[in-house]
Amino acid sequence: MEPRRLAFDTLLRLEKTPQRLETVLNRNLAAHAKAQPRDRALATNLVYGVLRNRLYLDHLLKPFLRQSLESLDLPVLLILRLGAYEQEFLSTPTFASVNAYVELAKKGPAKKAKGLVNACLRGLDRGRKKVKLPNSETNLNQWLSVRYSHPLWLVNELVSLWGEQEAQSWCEANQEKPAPTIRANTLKTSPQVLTGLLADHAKEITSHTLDPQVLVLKGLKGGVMSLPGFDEGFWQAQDPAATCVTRLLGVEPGMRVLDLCAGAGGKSGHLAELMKNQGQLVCVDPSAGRVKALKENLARLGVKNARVLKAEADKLDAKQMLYDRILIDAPCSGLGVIGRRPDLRWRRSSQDPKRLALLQSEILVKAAEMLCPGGAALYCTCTMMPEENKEVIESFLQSHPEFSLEPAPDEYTKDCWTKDGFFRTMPHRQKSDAFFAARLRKKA
Ligand SMILES: C[S@@+](CC[C@H](N)C(=O)[O-])C[C@H]1O[C@@H](n2cnc3c(N)ncnc32)[C@H](O)[C@@H]1O
Repeated sequence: MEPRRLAFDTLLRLEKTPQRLETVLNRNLAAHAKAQPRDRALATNLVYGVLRNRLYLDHLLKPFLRQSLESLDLPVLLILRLGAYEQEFLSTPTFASVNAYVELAKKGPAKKAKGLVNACLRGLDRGRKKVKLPNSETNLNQWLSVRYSHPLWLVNELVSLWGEQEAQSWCEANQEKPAPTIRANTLKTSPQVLTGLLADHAKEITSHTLDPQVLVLKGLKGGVMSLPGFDEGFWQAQDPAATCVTRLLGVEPGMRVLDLCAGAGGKSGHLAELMKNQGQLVCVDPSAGRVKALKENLARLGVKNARVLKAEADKLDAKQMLYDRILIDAPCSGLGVIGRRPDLRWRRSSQDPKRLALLQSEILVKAAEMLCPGGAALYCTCTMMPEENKEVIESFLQSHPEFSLEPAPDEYTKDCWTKDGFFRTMPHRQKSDAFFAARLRKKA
């Protein structure tokens, strides 16, 4: 299939399903297994590029439309965004890309709008230099929002949280395509052996500063999932901030450990590794799809000490067993991973953090009941929103005086702890996802 059509189909499908971008794109690519690697790469670039620059592209397109952007049919809008992205960011000659998008419109999804697509994209080509961004002197937030394609409500939050400079650096970092990172699974291999195995597949492989077990892969020759060693369980695709929070929980072989929001098991596999497959690891998640993926992942990674429960953490019977360590990787707005998952910035609203905080607090309260005296819990999210982080912890500590915050800086994370005792990473500082974590100790 033509790469632009593949990109268009993926973007259209994404608008109609809550599924993750990665899942939808991979499914579409798999359905066109015969597509050339070059075409697959272009389709992937187009999808991520459009999502990462959506607001900026809309701003470029507006002056060349007679009607408002909002009144366009979705297929037409998607074709225009793709065309604008290709003109602005890729080296395809404009006449060729405009023709390609007019053809795409003609072949079905936007047949009646082929004239509009043609006029708008050609207008953009001729008039691009006249399009001005909002004035950064008089309205910095609006400028940041359009320049870095972040929703205005999010920019307003960031600026009020950290000030203009930090907010700008944060938005800027989200526009860079992050290098893929993988965790070497020491139940089966070592970072050194894995580096050797992958040497021919990347231009450069280095250890991440947050975690020597995490390899940063630059100049990959194909997609991460086509690297050798995945089926054998030698590695797990994972962000270094995610491996940090698991490590900071401080599990040891022989402990009873609960992973309350285990998802597909990114952190569960790491926990089992740190426990050297000894002791009991219980992994809980309510999603049938994730529980299936979790079981497959644990088997692939060679985990032998885990039990998987499909359940909601907040509804568990706390009397069943007490645990030495509990990881609460809470369901969250995910706004700290919008560099890697650019679709999320368009799928979230300013109401989400407050709404999610209720569930996060309930899960944390349940975890508190299931932790043994003297035990430690680690609450974490991949967002920077205070409602889901600091405020959840502060209100928990107020109602649970038997708990205290216990920061645990190690040699790799010593710069990641805030004055008030929280772990925090930022994409422009640590070159990682933005994670938040609070380590909590229960009185013995
Ligand atoms: C941040 S993700 C977990 C990611 C996972 N720990 C990993 O490292 O791959 C949050 C998870 O919480 C799960 N979840 C949602 N509601 C929940 C609940 N009431 N109890 C437990 N888990 C829940 C979601 O299904 C999702 O998998």
